[in-house]
Amino acid sequence: MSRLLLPTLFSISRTQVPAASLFHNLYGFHKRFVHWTSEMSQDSVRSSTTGGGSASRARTFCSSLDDLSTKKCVPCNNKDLRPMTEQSAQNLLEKVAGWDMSNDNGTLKLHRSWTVKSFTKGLDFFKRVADIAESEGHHPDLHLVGWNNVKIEIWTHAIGGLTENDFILAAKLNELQVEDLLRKKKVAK
Ligand SMILES: C[C@H](O)[C@H](O)[C@H]1CNC2=NC(N)=NC(=O)C2=N1
Repeated sequence: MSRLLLPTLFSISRTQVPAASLFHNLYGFHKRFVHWTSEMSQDSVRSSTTGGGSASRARTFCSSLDDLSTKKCVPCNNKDLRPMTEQSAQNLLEKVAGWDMSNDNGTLKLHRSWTVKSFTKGLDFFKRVADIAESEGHHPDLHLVGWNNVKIEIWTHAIGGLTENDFILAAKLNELQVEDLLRKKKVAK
C-alpha cells in the first residue's frame, strides 16, 4: 500500500512540503500502521481466548498463541472475564504439553500429574509451583496423595471455568525445572 501512496503524495505535495518533512510524515504513518496491526493481533487473541470473541479470530492470529509462557495473568476480578468455550479450551490445550482437561460438574479444569521421589520432594515441588502462582496472582489446586503422587488442577475460581490465565499458568509450570524431584521413569525391560 505504501508503494501506491508514495508517488501520489509526492506528486501532490512536491511543491508545498520539503522532502524531509514528507519522509518524516510517511515514516510516522508506517510506524503507527505496524503498531495498530500488532495491537489488533493481541486484542483479537485475548478476547477470543477469554470467551470474549469468536474462536475463528484466534486461528487468524494463532502465532501469538504459541508463547503462552511469556504472557502475564490478568486479575480474575476483571468484570469482562468469562469462562471460555470447550472448543476454545481444546484449541489452547494443544499449547500446554502434558496437561489434560476435565469437566467437573460443568466446570472445565486443567490437570496434570507427576510422581515425585518422596513426600518431602513433593512439598519442594509445591514450593516451586507456589512461587510461580504468587508472581502471577493465579493459583492452582495442589494434591499430594499416597505420599509421592502429585496432581495439579487449574481453573479460574472467580468465574467457575477456564480463562487464558489458566493456560498461561500451566505453560509457566511446564517451564519449571523439577527433574531433580521426580521419580525416574521405569524403563521397560
Ligand atoms: C484478585 C485476584 O485475581 C484473585 O484473588 C485471584 C487469586 N488467585 C486465583 N486463582 C485462581 N485459580 N482463580 C481465581 O479466581 C483467583 N483469583
